[in-house]
Amino acid sequence: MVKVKICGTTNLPDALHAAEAGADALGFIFAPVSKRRVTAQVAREVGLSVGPSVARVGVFMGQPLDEVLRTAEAARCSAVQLHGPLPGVYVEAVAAYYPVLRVLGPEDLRTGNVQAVPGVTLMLDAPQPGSGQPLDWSALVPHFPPGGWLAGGLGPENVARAVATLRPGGVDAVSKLEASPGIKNPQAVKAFVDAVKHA
Ligand SMILES: O=C(O)c1ccccc1N[C@@H]1O[C@H](COP(=O)(O)O)[C@@H](O)[C@H]1O
Repeated sequence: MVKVKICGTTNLPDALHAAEAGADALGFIFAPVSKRRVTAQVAREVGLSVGPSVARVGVFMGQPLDEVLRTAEAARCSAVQLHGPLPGVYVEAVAAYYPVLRVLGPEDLRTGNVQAVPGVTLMLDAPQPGSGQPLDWSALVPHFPPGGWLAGGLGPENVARAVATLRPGGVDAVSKLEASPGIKNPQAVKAFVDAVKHA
């Protein structure tokens, strides 16, 4: 079954609704550039409210290793998502403590700039994460990593086709599930989860 992560979660009602809709994971964004950024305290309070069956993924971009580990611990994250160019030892250090979603772009796949690391799952995303830009799924078919996750411009209208094309281990979305930045559209969230679970 394809896992579903609802990212950019900022508040309790959205978290509870996503969990009730069947989401497998919630994403809490700590990247400074994000308009959906939350504090570790908010992420902890909201994330723990949905119970242990829903993964709590801390999303980081361009932050020092000690900040990632301190924030993930304070927020009680159960997994960590890492964006941006990073040394392998940085990713391996985080993977020593948390399951890691390591975000790559299509170019990384084409150049073969991908190392398999225990505890690290690859996720393909657009160059501008959180911008609603879909990837060219057909072009990814030859290189898509088995069990890899897919993000980038996914929503209720297109996720079934993306799943059929790439058979990802999981999918992740934010922009097309929002009423406004950081605030979810509950109908879109439910439709997205249903489209994946019934794909
Ligand atoms: O959403 C953001 O603001 C964000 C900022 C910095 C790093 C990651 C961010 N979100 C990630 O973007 C993709 C999906 O984006 P979209 O559905 O195309 O809008 C997902 O991996 C989020 O975790």
